[in-house]
Amino acid sequence: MKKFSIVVAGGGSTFTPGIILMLLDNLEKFPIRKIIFYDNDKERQDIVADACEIILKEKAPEIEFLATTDPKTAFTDIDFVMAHIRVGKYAMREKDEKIPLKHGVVGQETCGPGGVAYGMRSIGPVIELVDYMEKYSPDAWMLNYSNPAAIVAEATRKLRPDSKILNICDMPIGIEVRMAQILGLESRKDMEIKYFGLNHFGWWTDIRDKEGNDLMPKLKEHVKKHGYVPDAKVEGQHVEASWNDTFAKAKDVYMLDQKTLPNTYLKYYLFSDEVVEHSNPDYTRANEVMDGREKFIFGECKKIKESGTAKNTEFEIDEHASYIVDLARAISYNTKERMLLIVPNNGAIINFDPTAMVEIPCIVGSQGPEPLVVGSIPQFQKGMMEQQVSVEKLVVEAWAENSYEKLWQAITLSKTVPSARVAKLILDDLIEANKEYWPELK
Ligand SMILES: NC(=O)c1ccc[n+]([C@@H]2O[C@H](COP(=O)([O-])OP(=O)(O)OC[C@H]3O[C@@H](n4cnc5c(N)ncnc54)[C@H](O)[C@@H]3O)[C@@H](O)[C@H]2O)c1
Ligand SMILES: O=P(O)(O)OC[C@H]1O[C@H](O[C@H]2[C@H](O)[C@@H](O)[C@@H](O)O[C@@H]2CO)[C@H](O)[C@@H](O)[C@@H]1O
Ligand SMILES: [Mn+2]
Repeated sequence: MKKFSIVVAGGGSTFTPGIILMLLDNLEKFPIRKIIFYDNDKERQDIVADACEIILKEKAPEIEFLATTDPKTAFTDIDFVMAHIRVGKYAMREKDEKIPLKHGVVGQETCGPGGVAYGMRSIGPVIELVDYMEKYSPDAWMLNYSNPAAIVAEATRKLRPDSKILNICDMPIGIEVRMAQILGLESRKDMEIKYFGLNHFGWWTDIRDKEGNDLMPKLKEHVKKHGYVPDAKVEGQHVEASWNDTFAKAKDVYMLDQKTLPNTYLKYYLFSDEVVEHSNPDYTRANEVMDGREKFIFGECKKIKESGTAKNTEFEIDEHASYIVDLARAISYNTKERMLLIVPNNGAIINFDPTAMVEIPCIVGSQGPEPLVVGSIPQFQKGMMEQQVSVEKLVVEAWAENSYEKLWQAITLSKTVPSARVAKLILDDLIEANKEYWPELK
């Protein structure tokens, strides 16, 4: 059986140790011969790499491992690039969140002006990863979950249309885990779902069990009262108060369209005023993550290195990241698994821009994804998506053309922003903060 060689781009990510443990837990399903970490911050990556090297030696010594900042070394002899870079790291995420809030606008990593700013930083470096892959391992596939995935996906569609890159998000998976728990099912895979939208901007239209029984009525009853907060505590990462509020808020988002079930991220567009009211402009999600997940991951990595063993580690297998293995297996073994991916619409949603990158169910095999037909979508969702997809397309155009005007239009069009005047104030602050990362706008 073939064993695969993978490069983790963004080796210094807080998600890397959990993903490595997940890969090790799935070796029977997806055998690995080599893991390479690639990052442009050697110091940060080395801390994670030193710990992961010990984990690998203890659990799978046969796997070759190395960490590098050299693209040629990283991308040569690779089957899969697993990409999760955060351009500008948490220091820039903090600015993405705080600058809009200073102007009374939602401050969020991937939504509104913060997402636009992050997108402008991410386009170039993600394209660079694609180019390294194509230069050094032209047969490889990139599984990308670097954010903001909607803008990154539009950029790769437009600028690298023939590249073998699959963009995927774990938010629907996280919500489906909760849905399964609400329904008393063992696994989210016991459900067959229909969903459409843009990344971090979508709706479930149908959820059934394997016998074809409609599970939507029971789910809606629950969501109407509790959002996506199940009766019993959910195992896993995101039970922090701010995430719990987001899962609970889905009940209000749901009331606006009771035919569908919403992605949690819609709260930032539909309840922007409340989100701003409840935000602390001096302490945002970036601060929570820096004080929480980042401190924990790096502290734990250092402990492993100092003690020379990972036997007592508190790291847990990132179970829900196993969608990455499902995707790699679908490509490698032509499994034809049905998965939600961010793909060119191409007529799947009949009454929507064929060039839009949409998040819809696809059958994934060795040729890549085959999107399933969605049909026509209702006016409410169509209107929202047309506005949002225009934001995403204008960001990519602004980046490619160095256009101040297009970026101003993009921010103005975001449903989170009240006027062109406020959009300009935010844009000018973002330009100043992102000098190191954005192309110069004219
Ligand atoms: N799609 C999803 O559903 C999903 C889920 C979770 C996380 N994410 C994304 O995964 C990424 C990592 O998140 P994190 O919180 O662990 O961030 P992090 O800052 O801990 O890690 C990101 C790493 O990327 C590196 N990096 C930045 N620019 C780079 C470049 N040009 N080349 C190589 N490496 C580079 C950084 O040095 C850092 O080590 C983010 O983009 C995040 O939004 C996506
Ligand atoms: O604020 P963060 O950095 O904790 O999370 C932002 C990311 O949120 C989503 O991913 C979640 C996922 O939905 C949740 O269930 C859990 O397992 O962790 C994931 C990562 O934090 C979202 O899909 C990502 O795009 C965001 O980066
Ligand atoms: Mn996501």
